Amino acid sequence: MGLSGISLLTTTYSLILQHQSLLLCLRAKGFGLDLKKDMEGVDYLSDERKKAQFDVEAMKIAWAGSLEAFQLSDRMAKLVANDPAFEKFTRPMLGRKELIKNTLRKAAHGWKLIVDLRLTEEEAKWLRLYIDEPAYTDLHWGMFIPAIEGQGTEEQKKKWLPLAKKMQIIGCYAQTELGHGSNVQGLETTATFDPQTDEFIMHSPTLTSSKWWPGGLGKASTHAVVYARLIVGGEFHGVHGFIVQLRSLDDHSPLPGVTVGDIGMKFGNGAYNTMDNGVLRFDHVRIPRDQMLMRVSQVTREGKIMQSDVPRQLIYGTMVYVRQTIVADASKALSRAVCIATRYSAIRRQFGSRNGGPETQVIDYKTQQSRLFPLLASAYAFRFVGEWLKWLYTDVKERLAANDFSTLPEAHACTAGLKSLTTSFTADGIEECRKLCGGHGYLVSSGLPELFAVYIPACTYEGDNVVLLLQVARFLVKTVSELGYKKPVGTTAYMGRVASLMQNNCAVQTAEGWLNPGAVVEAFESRAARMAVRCGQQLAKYENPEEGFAELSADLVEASIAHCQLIVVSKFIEKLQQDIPGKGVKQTLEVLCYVYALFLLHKHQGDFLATGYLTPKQASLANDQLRTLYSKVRPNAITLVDSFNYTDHYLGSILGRYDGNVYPKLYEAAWKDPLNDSDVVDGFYEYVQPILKQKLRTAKL
Ligand SMILES: CCCCCCCC/C=C\C/C=C/C(=O)SCCNC(=O)CCNC(=O)[C@H](O)C(C)(C)COP(=O)(O)OP(=O)(O)OC[C@H]1O[C@@H](n2cnc3c(N)ncnc32)[C@H](O)[C@@H]1OP(=O)(O)O
Ligand SMILES: Cc1cc2nc3c(=O)[nH]c(=O)nc-3n(C[C@H](O)[C@H](O)[C@H](O)COP(=O)(O)OP(=O)(O)OC[C@H]3O[C@@H](n4cnc5c(N)ncnc54)[C@H](O)[C@@H]3O)c2cc1C
Repeated sequence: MGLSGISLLTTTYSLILQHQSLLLCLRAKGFGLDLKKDMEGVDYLSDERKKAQFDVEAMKIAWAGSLEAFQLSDRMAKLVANDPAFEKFTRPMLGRKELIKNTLRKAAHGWKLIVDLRLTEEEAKWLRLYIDEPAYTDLHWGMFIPAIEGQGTEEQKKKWLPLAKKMQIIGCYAQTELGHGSNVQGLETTATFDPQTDEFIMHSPTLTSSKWWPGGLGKASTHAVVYARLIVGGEFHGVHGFIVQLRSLDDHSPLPGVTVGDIGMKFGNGAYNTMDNGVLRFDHVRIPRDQMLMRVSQVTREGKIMQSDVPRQLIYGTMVYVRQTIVADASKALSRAVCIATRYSAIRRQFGSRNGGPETQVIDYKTQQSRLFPLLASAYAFRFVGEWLKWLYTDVKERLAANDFSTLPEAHACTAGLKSLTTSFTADGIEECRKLCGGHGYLVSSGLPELFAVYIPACTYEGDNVVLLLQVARFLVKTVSELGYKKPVGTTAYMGRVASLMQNNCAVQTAEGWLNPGAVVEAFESRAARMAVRCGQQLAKYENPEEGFAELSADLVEASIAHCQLIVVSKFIEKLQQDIPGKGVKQTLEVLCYVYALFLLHKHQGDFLATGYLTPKQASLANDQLRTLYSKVRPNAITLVDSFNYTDHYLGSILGRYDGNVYPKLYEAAWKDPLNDSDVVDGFYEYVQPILKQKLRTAKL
């Protein structure tokens, strides 16, 4: 569609919106309510905002990472929120075809803004984030381009990146197959070198070798980085990436030998169904030899395999990059859900009315606080560990460019483990936020059902969370087994003090004693070290290490979680050692840091007790301190979620509105449902009235 087509659609769309709100007013008046009078301009949360004990504007900057990052993100959020083309409230009601067309329209409009406003890549990334609709562009920019950047030679990058960055081609990342996802080495698609023609023949030999799942593949992509078994001279040489054109650049039809389509509807309405996850089969499709990504291995014109000095694991490098971005995204998704649940918990009142006065705000119930505030603290914890992980990834990338591969295993373990930890917790956290909002949380207009449906596949894509924790376990077991002769570094440096961590026990004697970063870190280090060493000791009893690893895998997963939680706690504490300007900002973050750590300690107290590091009394003191900390969070709760700086558009939730004007807007939204277009429902005369009018022959009923 041309750009004039897009603006016509946009105009039509805003006319529909105006029409809907007119209808709504008339209908509401019909019920004797003047909603317009009630609704506008009042901040129902202003009393809550006055309670803040810290400088909110400074906290916004601490959350964003810097003043520049805050300003950039704020500019992009407002650009999207103020553009009617990005309206999203009808999304859950659209059929699949309309949904996809709507997403293509938004992606086109987004691209027009990027080009017209000459946005930088960073600005464009934030723009796409705030458009808040999974689209083929996520995979094009998030995986296709990074795969070429990470695994292509200089020549290949020179050829393909300009085309991709100008969107003259659209690409996706085609790794997973119908029969193989986690086991990448088990992929069946073949790329056989033909020395006669200097080409690779891409082929799908079985049904299970069909590529299955790649986002953007179904309908949008013209190209893909396809992962396939390299076969040269009849021999298998491991899995590699190949750039393959799938569709004509003229009419978008599949090229000869290519079968491609969408894999069908996924969980939830709207949600991830805006994405065209696809299926792809090759029937002896030929591509030039130079379309194999050759940074790791090269195939020469003569059919020789040449290995460069980069490790073969670099073929998995795109996954390391994306896992790192997924950790940063976890804090965004969790903070969105928490923002909704916190604001609504301050508006919602139940029980406790005295002398006809107002009922109690549900946020004042200790049970509500003990469920909500750890989620709030976790959102901040994930934000800061995400920031650190980005630094770690940038450092690894620079080292790789200089052929230093020493930190790759650590980067792999950290990205895999933290991706797993943060996405599992966030998925559960969003669902908990729905429950914290009671019945109204189940309404699509709360924003929570769609957020949940969009988010949960993060526990699976880019590596199933259990499979990834097992990778961390391998890294830990290796670290433990090498302790006698190799000094552990980075996130496993604490293992270097394993003797004292195994012997020393917790010294905390009072609840206040837990407000000590040293005591907290030592508790998490001791628990993680003891669990890893215990697994190592158990493993040593098996003659066959692989058999032992399989047998003990559930325990190994728990040890990996303990290690990853230690990383998050430590990075939060390290963040607080930096200069954080603004009245009360650092102190408030300290409270959240202790909430995060002591909540985990309370939740996993079985581990801390079983490893013998804590006594039951010390665990109980931690819980006492946690209650005190919740009281400290309470006055700051609303402003802590305001500090995320989310627009109402991005939140997409009536319950989470900035002004707290929940009930009139919920009432208004109900009347927007197409079911309320008429008083008598379609189907009434066919299916309901005959029942009402029936004359039963027997008197039995
Ligand atoms: C800002 C934009 C962001 C946009 C993002 C958009 C998100 C859009 C949403 C969804 C997109 C989703 C995309 C996908 O899902 S793509 C497909 C992802 N697939 C997977 O993640 C598969 C998971 N499986 C694996 O990663 C691996 O196969 C494995 C880790 C399970 C390994 O299996 P195994 O067969 O045992 O291992 P190998 O023999 O192959 O290798 C072992 C060796 O290699 C090390 N290693 C493994 N992975 C990595 C890695 N990524 N980096 C570095 N090193 C790695 C491993 O540690 C072993 O090392 P060794 O012990 O020293 O031998
Ligand atoms: C929304 C979505 C988008 C996606 N986008 C893409 C994309 O763009 N490109 C792409 O290539 N792929 C994509 N994928 C595929 C995704 O990467 C895989 O689904 C994922 O890696 C998990 O693999 P699997 O489906 O084979 O799960 P399986 O490995 O079959 O997992 C099934 C179960 O087996 C367990 N299991 C598996 N192996 C082990 C083991 N060794 N030990 C113990 N338990 C094990 C798992 O924990 C899980 O419980 C996407 C998937 C989804 C859901």
